[in-house]
Amino acid sequence: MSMFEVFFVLLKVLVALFAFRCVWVYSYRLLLHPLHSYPGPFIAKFTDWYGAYHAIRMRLHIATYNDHLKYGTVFRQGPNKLVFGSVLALHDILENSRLSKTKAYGATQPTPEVFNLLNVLDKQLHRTKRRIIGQGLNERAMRRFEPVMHEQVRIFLQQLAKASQNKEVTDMSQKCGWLGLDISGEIGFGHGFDLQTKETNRWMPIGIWTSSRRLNVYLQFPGIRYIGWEKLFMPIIFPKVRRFHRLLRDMIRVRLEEDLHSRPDIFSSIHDYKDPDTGKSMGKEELWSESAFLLPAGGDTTASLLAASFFYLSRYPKTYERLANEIRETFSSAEEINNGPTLAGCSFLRAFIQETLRISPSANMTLWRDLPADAAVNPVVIDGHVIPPGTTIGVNIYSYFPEPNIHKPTRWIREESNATEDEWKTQNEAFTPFSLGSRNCAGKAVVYAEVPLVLAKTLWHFDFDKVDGENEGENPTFQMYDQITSRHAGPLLRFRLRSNTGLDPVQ
Ligand code: HEM
Repeated sequence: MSMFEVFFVLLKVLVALFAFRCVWVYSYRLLLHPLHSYPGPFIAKFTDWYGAYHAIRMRLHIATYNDHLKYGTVFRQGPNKLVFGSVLALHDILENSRLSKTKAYGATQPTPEVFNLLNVLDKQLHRTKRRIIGQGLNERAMRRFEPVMHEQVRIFLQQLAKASQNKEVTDMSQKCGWLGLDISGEIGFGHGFDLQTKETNRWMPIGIWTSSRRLNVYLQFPGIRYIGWEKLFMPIIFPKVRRFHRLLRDMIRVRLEEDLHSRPDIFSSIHDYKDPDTGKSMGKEELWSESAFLLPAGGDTTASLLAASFFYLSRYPKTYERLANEIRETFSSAEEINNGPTLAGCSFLRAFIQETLRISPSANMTLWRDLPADAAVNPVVIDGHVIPPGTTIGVNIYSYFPEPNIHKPTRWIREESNATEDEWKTQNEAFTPFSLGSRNCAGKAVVYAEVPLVLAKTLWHFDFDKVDGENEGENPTFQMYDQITSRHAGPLLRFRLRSNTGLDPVQ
């Protein structure tokens, strides 16, 4: 036999072995796997490509919602994955201390030894990180950040005033995105990125969005990351992601050269941290990784909530009128609108924000959890289902709501909602946009410091109308595209400065 013939025979054997393995694995997944009797999309029984494909299209949350309608409250979304969609499951999964975030989060680590608060799996390390970073994000910290937040909001309003004077149309996704990242930069690193005022860094949102989208795909199918294709193609496919990563490295270098305690930012608290066992501080890679997570976690999410809020205000005239009246009757000047009991007491504003978070949540993804090592002897039960060891379970936050596609803030006002006691209890248990349990959102105080302030001040100074969305139908919804955080567009609005509100467009 010639060398060529030997090679050909070997190739045939390899192909036959591979085909045999595929038939064996796929038949097992279809017929014998412990999850085989659960319903679900046919392709998802064989491969995690189902989730990855929809994540690439940023529509996994929509596919999941539709699959729940088709297959019921629990279905198989990958060979080893079950998704639940009930209120009971929300609590059974997210508040269950025996479960941990899925190992798939490891695919979002920059290098194997470096963890950030999103992807750390070790419970002790998570508690430590959460304590350090949490200090910089709690309500007390927000009081320290109030002046910088006010300054960024002032710039935001000033620009709306200019747009109103020039009768320009404003894209609120873009505008709120710049505001969100500038505030996030201030809280994280002690200075914003000047996105609101300068062109220089305006490529950043795309860099961040692409980075989040890519990580979301890896979360659904970690194997894609581990084949190592990025090393080859990253510079070509993701130039703005690389640019964003470089910008973070530069920011960290510059911040390390400054007096660390000159600003009360999160960076200084993270940097001061020393491991109680080893006495070591966080290395540059770890600082980089925390920053790469915190900037989008802080900036993108609040921006999505703000853009969605402007959408619903511009589409639901009664809601607009009631919220505008509440703000304009509660306060007697723009200066009075500050974070404090009066703003917190604006009950319709609170209900409006809650309803916006319900219908268009800023983080849409299924939160995947792995079972504990002893699941075979001490089974995990979710909403009455005994979960086979080795299963990854997730829960979708669109679990329960009557008339889910109508934006109705009054459903959150007890006297005005028509809910019975039981329905009221269930809807409150179903409202989990910030997740639950030990891995719930660490940034709620930031959201409730920033979003009510921006909405109240904007409604104090302006009236506005939509200029897009001609054929949206009776109850339009603001479309979010899932990429761990959310991508979105618009609404396009035209602002009118109200008279004597104390804002000068030519300042
Ligand atoms: C409307 C705004 C926001 C929403 C809806 C939201 C939602 C969430 C959700 C669902 C999680 C859980 C993610 C997971 O389990 O993988 C999370 C985690 C987290 N969020 Fe937020 N978030 C928002 C704003 C913020 C802000 C402004 C910050 C501040 C920087 C922040 C910081 C964090 C952190 C640090 C975690 C990780 C917590 C942990 O694992 O201990 N978030 N958020």
